[in-house]
Amino acid sequence: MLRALLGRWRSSLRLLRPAHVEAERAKISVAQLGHQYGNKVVALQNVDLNVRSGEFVCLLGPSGCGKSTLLYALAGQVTPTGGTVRIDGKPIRGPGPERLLMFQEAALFPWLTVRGNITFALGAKGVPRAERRERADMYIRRVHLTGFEEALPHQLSGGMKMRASLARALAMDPAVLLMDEPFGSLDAQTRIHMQELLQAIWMRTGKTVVFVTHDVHEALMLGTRVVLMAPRPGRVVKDLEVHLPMPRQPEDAGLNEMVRHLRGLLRHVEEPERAEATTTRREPERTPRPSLPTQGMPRPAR
Ligand SMILES: Nc1ncnc2c1ncn2[C@@H]1O[C@H](COP(=O)(O)OP(=O)(O)OP(=O)(O)O)[C@@H](O)[C@H]1O
Repeated sequence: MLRALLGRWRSSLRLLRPAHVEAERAKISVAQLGHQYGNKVVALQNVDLNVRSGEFVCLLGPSGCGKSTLLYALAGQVTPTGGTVRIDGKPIRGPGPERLLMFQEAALFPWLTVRGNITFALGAKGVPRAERRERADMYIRRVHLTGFEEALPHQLSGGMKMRASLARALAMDPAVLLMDEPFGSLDAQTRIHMQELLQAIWMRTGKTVVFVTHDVHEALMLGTRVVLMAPRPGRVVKDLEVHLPMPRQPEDAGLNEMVRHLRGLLRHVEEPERAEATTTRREPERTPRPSLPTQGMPRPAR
């Protein structure tokens, strides 16, 4: 009884915790971030975002809303023209080993085998030679590529290349994985398989992930949070916690209800005027509860 009361008291304290304390606890904290490119395009304006350790945050929004610019600022590959980006409280001044950026292209060395690509990266990271092979094979198993250790990239399908690239990224064991539409070039079926695989890996490792996507369904399949962005200037318009239980399946009813709701929000972001006109003509839609109870949501292993 006393323990339950204490627990409730602590969680109400968490609700009262001021924003600056949240920022201190965050793995990544972005404050008042702005970025203007040389051609005067304002890619980001006043972006605030805290990413806690172990979260899977999806950045969602139409083309040109600054998702990639924000991700590259987290990676330290874009130096923002305003505001701050910190990781574990320290300002980000460039790329670092605790953050790994993955792109749509698998970016494997074509002359190295799957295992060779991974052991090469481990070597560059300073992992002793004796450990590299075992570690590479462990991650090859995790992405279900056993039997393809000696295959060259041109002998693999697009999905297999992406799995090899994911194995390499995981073997590097970064604290934060930054992913820029990694499944964007895959066919629909392979994309679903990759989402299921990434979800299973995330549940097992509890990695902090920031994942850029255009695709509402993908964001809700994977994310514990979805951050919706809008263009001109690039900014955050909605920050949504997703409490759907995991593992999620593409056809889950709760997931698809949220997909419909979020697609409506995205339409407003893409074409505010047209979406406004359609909404005023139609009967108001019942807004589904955007978040479901947290029971059944597994805590990632730390
Ligand atoms: N190197 C650059 N130089 C000038 N403008 C740029 C540069 N990179 C991006 N931009 C502009 O900044 C804005 C945000 O681009 P960004 O690529 O971050 O958006 P995005 O949401 O990731 O888009 P997409 O989903 O199409 O990749 C766009 O208007 C884009 O044209």
